[in-house]
Amino acid sequence: MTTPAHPTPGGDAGPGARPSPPHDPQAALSVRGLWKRFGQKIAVSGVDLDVPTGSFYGLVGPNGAGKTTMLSMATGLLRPDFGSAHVRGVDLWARPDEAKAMLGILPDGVRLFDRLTGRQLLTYAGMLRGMDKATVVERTADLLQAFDLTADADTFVVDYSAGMTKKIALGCAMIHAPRTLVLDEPFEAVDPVSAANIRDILKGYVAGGGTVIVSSHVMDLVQRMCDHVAVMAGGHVLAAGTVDEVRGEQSLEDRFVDLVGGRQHSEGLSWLRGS
Ligand SMILES: Nc1ncnc2c1ncn2[C@@H]1O[C@H](COP(=O)(O)OP(=O)(O)OP(=O)(O)O)[C@@H](O)[C@H]1O
Repeated sequence: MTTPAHPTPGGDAGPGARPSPPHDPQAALSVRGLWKRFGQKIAVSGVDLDVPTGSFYGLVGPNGAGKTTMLSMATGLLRPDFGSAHVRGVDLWARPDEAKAMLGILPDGVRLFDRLTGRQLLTYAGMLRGMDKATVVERTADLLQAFDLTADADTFVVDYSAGMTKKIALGCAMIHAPRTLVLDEPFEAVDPVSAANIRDILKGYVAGGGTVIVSSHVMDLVQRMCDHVAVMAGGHVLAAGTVDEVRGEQSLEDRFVDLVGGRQHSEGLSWLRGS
């Protein structure tokens, strides 16, 4: 098999896949035929997904489902082997500056410039986005306050806890007031009070017309917070739609287990019970 150096624009899918429908130009994010292989491992296998503008969209799936890989390709952090991503009708890989200006991204596990203080990091993020200094200063103060980091504004990020680091990274994703936020595990390691604050901030953002895409393992949170959800496993999207459409009469967690399958039985750990 030959793999093109660049994904073919227009929604081409990977080997053997059926053709995808055209991108939805109204969608906040529209991906077609996304496909990525690492060595022998096919991490994402022909994903089509439309995230409606103004939705609070949850992406769920077991460990290794391909969520981070898919979101990375959809936001310009990782080049797909095949497929394409459009942000409000703008082809991300053909017009990356234009598309990325509309996105705020909280990547999973990407290192920050942690020898900067929280205030410096937010300032840096704002300057990178080409914002004027007065606006950066004002928004930096607002974000530090919103995330309860004002007292630690002048502490190096390397000395932040995991939850504080998550919050400052989230602030960096928001400082340019993007129209769509793509957040990979935003609540991981965040304490319950901070998580509630973040939820309120995100809900307000959606109420004001923004779109949020979050990946999470916490079904209950997704069911309460999101209006749309996609379930991924094995590099595929198994179900996608409104939360009510996907879960039907069940809880989202039960539906998830039904779709993904594979509750593991623990008989194999008999040595542990006998210890
Ligand atoms: N850079 C890489 N090199 C090799 N394999 C990778 C790489 N990134 C991801 N994978 C593999 O691709 C698959 C999908 O990984 P991915 O991180 O996208 O899953 P995920 O759904 O985000 O998982 P989790 O919920 O555990 O974060 C996994 O099998 C993973 O081992």
